Amino acid sequence: MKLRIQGVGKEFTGRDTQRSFTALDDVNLDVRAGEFLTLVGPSGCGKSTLLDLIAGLAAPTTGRILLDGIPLEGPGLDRGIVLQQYALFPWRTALSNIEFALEGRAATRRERTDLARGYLDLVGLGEFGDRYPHELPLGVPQRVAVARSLAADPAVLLLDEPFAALDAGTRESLQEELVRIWERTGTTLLFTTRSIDEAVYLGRRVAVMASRPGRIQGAVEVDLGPREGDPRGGSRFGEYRHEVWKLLRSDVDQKAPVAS
Ligand SMILES: Nc1ncnc2c1ncn2[C@@H]1O[C@H](COP(=O)(O)OP(=O)(O)OP(=O)(O)O)[C@@H](O)[C@H]1O
Repeated sequence: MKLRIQGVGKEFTGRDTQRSFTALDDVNLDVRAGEFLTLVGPSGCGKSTLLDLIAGLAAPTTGRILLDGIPLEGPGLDRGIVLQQYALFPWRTALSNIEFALEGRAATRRERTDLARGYLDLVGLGEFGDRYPHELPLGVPQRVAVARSLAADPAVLLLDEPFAALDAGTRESLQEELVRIWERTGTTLLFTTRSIDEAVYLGRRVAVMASRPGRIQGAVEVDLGPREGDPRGGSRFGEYRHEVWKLLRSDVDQKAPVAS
């Protein structure tokens, strides 16, 4: 077992009102070693809050999060995070952005450069090493950000809606690239999204979140078989899509006012 989220709740207190708001309530979720898990839910259901807690950027109000059985206390290099605002250093080239992540891992500059080149190749960007972030084509900075996070060799990589701002075509090609990277590295990935299609295409398991308060509504195991051709138009994809949709929908139905 790699990551265990156990009875996690998070309350925020309003600065002026002093009223508290329950962003997460009794979240229980296990992420297996080497698993690609997607977390899908509507805007505001608490996906980012949960990832912040796993990253150690905030502490849960109740419950605990364990990595290989050890309770987490604060941030650590064992967890990497890629955000929608992937934040590459603009004054560093793509290669040098990745080298930065290797400063704690590789002793000499030469070693860092060699390793960084390896990670650029891993995400298929060998030829972009000398370019600065503003010179990179659409979708490429996100791949550099993924390479940079992988370079720190985290046990778990957290990806918080990293492709949400992209157009559909670029987004699909990045999804395909991310599946290839995961197949090559076997890194444990936890990816949040609001898109059912993205969740089903990427995840080998899809956890569905409900909102107010944020909680896990259920999970769907996804097996799309060998990835020859694009599974997105196939009937199995449609069935998984429908299962996830039903779980999302069940939350909406529970909240719908009952006609008297
Ligand atoms: N620091 C904070 N203080 C108060 N409320 C917060 C804070 N951070 C988040 N929230 C609230 O907690 C809820 C969950 O927010 P969160 O950003 O985790 O949702 P999300 O599922 O990631 O949404 P989106 O998909 O739009 O990014 C929201 O209602 C949000 O307003």
